[in-house]
Amino acid sequence: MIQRIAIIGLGTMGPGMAARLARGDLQVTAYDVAPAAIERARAMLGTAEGVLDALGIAPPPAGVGTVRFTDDLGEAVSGADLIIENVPENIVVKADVYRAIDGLIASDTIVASDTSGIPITQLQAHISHPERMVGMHWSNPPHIIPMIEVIAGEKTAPQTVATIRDLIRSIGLLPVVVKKDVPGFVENRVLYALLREAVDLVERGVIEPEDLDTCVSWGIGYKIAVVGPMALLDMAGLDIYKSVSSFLNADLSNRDDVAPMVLEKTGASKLGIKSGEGMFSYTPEQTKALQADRARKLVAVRRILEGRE
Ligand SMILES: NC(=O)C1=CN([C@@H]2O[C@H](COP(=O)(O)OP(=O)(O)OC[C@H]3O[C@@H](n4cnc5c(N)ncnc54)[C@H](O)[C@@H]3O)[C@@H](O)[C@H]2O)C=CC1
Ligand SMILES: Cc1ncc(C=O)c(C(=O)O)c1O
Repeated sequence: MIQRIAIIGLGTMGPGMAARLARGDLQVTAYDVAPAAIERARAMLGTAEGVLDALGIAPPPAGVGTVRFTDDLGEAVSGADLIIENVPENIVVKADVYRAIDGLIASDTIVASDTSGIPITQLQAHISHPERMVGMHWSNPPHIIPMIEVIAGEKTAPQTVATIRDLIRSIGLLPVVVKKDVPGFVENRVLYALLREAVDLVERGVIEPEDLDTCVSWGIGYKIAVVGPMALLDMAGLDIYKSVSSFLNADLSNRDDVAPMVLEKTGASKLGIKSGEGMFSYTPEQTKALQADRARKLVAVRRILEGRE
């Protein structure tokens, strides 16, 4: 049974994840190699807890668990039943973490990666007892989005998958077990198909970035939150999909490298909200207001989708 969890890496994903797991009466230790990231995460915890309150996620009868921050890796993983690795999407960085914890943890401690899409089979080549490694892919913001993908690599034991699926379920979240260890799993394969086309349309001057967002959010996003893609095919009619896809599929972007617009912006350190500029520009005040507004709307939509309003 999982009771103690260590989160390694406290950037965009770590703090919300820590808050959500603690709300499930789990004891969380949170570690980052960068002291500044630990301080930022500590500050973000209270905000995430406020959002969880607004979502109406009541603590279990036993109460809310703890989140303890540490700058000592050994202390972070000591006695953990589960480690969630949350460091940058780079197999070298992730493998370094697995090597660093390998001698510090028991052979049956489960090691989960929040990788966005590196196959688990590749990751588990860098840890002893690969049967206890599993993909546990959260979606951003992790304290608000309830779905978590669970992915087995070639060497993952079925019991490891079952333990993580049951843990997710036990704290009121929605596990989806992905049946094959394909790059990007399912959520990001679908998202990146959409993003490839969206970036291509903006890059080719078909539409302005703001209008692209209006078109997708109101035309597709709002609807797809209620009617998933498979159900949407039935709502539209498979005959319509057959006719449109017979001429449209061949015209969609099939770019197999990173779009020049993205390379140009990342090369100029325009990374989005985290650097103040990306596709759009953000002052610190705008960022704060935007994040609060998005959290408020996501909470309201989720309550309605769950039939609680
Ligand atoms: N940003 C997103 O929307 C999502 C990201 N992910 C995945 O989650 C993982 C983390 O992503 P983010 O939080 O966005 O990254 P991030 O870049 O915001 O944060 C990564 C953190 O890891 C820390 N770190 C780097 N090396 C470390 C080490 N050796 N030991 C401990 N900490 C270390 C960094 O100091 C940083 O605070 C990635 O694999 C990413 O693909 C998954 C779902 C959504
Ligand atoms: C652009 C992008 N890439 C990866 C992920 C998750 O792995 C997300 C997300 O969760 O929102 C994303 O937006």
